[in-house]
Amino acid sequence: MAQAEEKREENHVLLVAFSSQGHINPMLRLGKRLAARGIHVSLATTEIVRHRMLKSSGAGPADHVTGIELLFFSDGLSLDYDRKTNLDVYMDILGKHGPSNLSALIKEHYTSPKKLLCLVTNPFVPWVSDVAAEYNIPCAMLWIQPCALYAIYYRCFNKLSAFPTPTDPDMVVELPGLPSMEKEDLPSFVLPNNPFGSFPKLFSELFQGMEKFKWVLGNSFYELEKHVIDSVCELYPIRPIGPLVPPTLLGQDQELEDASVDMWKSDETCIEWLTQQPPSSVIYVSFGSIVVLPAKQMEAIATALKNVKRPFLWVVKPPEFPTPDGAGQLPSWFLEETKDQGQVVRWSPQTRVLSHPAVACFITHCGWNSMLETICSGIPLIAYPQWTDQPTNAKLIVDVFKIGVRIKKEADGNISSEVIEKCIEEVMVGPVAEQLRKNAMALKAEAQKAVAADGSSDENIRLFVEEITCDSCKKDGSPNVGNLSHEGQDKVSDKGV
Ligand SMILES: O=c1ccn([C@@H]2O[C@H](COP(=O)(O)OP(=O)(O)O)[C@@H](O)[C@H]2O)c(=O)[nH]1
Ligand SMILES: O=C(O)c1ccc(O[C@@H]2O[C@H](CO)[C@@H](O)[C@H](O)[C@H]2O)cc1
Repeated sequence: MAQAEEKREENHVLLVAFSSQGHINPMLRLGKRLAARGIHVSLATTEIVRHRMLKSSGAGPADHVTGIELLFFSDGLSLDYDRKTNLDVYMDILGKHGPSNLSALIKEHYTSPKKLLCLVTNPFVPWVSDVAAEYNIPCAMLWIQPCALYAIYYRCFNKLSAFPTPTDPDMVVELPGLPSMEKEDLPSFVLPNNPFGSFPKLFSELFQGMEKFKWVLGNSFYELEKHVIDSVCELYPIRPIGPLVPPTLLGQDQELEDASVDMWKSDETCIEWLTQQPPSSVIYVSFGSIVVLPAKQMEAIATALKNVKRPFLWVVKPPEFPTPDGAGQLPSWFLEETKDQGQVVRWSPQTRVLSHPAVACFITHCGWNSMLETICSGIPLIAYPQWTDQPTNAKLIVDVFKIGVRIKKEADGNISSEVIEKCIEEVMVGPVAEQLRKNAMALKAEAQKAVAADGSSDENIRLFVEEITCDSCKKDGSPNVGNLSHEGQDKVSDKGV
């Protein structure tokens, strides 16, 4: 065996991620925390990521990110296939081809795969646990949404609680550790009108077969979600190890390099523009990497931004596959009429934007990465959720974390510019704004504590590393060591948080 291969197999963990930026980056940051404790880490994802990275950088894609080796396998589709529009087909083909292609990658790169300490996967590629079993490697899952979503899906897909049905679509859901949830607060994948059949299927298989995962780690922190985290302890525990955001947002050493990839090129000019704006004055607007808003909703946001007459920075990411109905595009009048008021970019350096002193609040689709980045920046949010976990994340923002307000839709599903204007004013000035800012700053401090040495998340990482490297655990081929997670959780709870 070549020396390099020997090294790769020594104390090595392989992370496997779905192709989205918001799924890969938390995995890489977990990898970095494992590496800091002496583990060698690689991350495998699909070829489309290499293709996007290549387009974004203009140079060859990196084969390492701060010491983490990147490996790629095919998802079974050509690079120019429209995965977004055909999400069900994509998930289906990925589920069929992913396992054998990942298995071949492992065979190619690891002469003795059994020596791998662990495979870590995330929820959209749950079949990784079957590949792990094929090689007799323990498997962990990094849950990349709030622990609340983990609890909701676990109960829903194991039929432990009542959820809306076609005959009772408006029922209110009551779950331990969570506020009462109406249909607009629930993840879209549990609703009877969810158009993406692949996700309920994927989550049913995942949540009914959780024993395939020896550990479930969560990109959250105990202090943020303690009630719901405690509520799943008896079901299938989740250990929060986050927030997995850049070190600069966590008050950590400014020299520490972030482990992340960029699939789109950031427009850095917006940072210079922000620097010219007064402190806490700018409304930042972004809907993440996937959401494309209908033309009517773009118009409502544009009108509201113009009317409030405050500086704004709006990320308008051109749709990968544009449609003639104008979805995702700015109204024709907007740039000219607001040229002295704000900036529009195609993709921003978001974490630098959120922590910039000029930024006052964030109008967001409530993707979990965006929410964690905002929490760590200590600013309030205006929630405008669209699908998947986002409606529940919005509910958490308003009713549990109490760091923002929500743009309510009209009965026809549209939003009015007046409602957006009202939300903006509410988070910018007055007693509500003041309280939201206070709450946001307090959560920021809690997040920093959780990841600092001996904080709750740091302790959970330490336990995870101890367990994947301990010889008796390695020999224990039994599925899920649930009580280890309980122990981990108890230690955290004992801190009296
Ligand atoms: O202009 C942008 C918009 C988003 N992001 C990053 O893209 C990720 C989006 O993940 P999220 O979970 O919020 O939403 P998704 O895009 O997966 O829906 C976050 O880390 C953002 O910081 C960015 O860098 N620039
Ligand atoms: O590529 C896709 O089709 C895709 C990418 C990302 C998706 O989920 C996003 O993940 C975030 C972290 O789990 C989540 O918080 C966000 O709301 C989602 O948009 C889904 C599909």
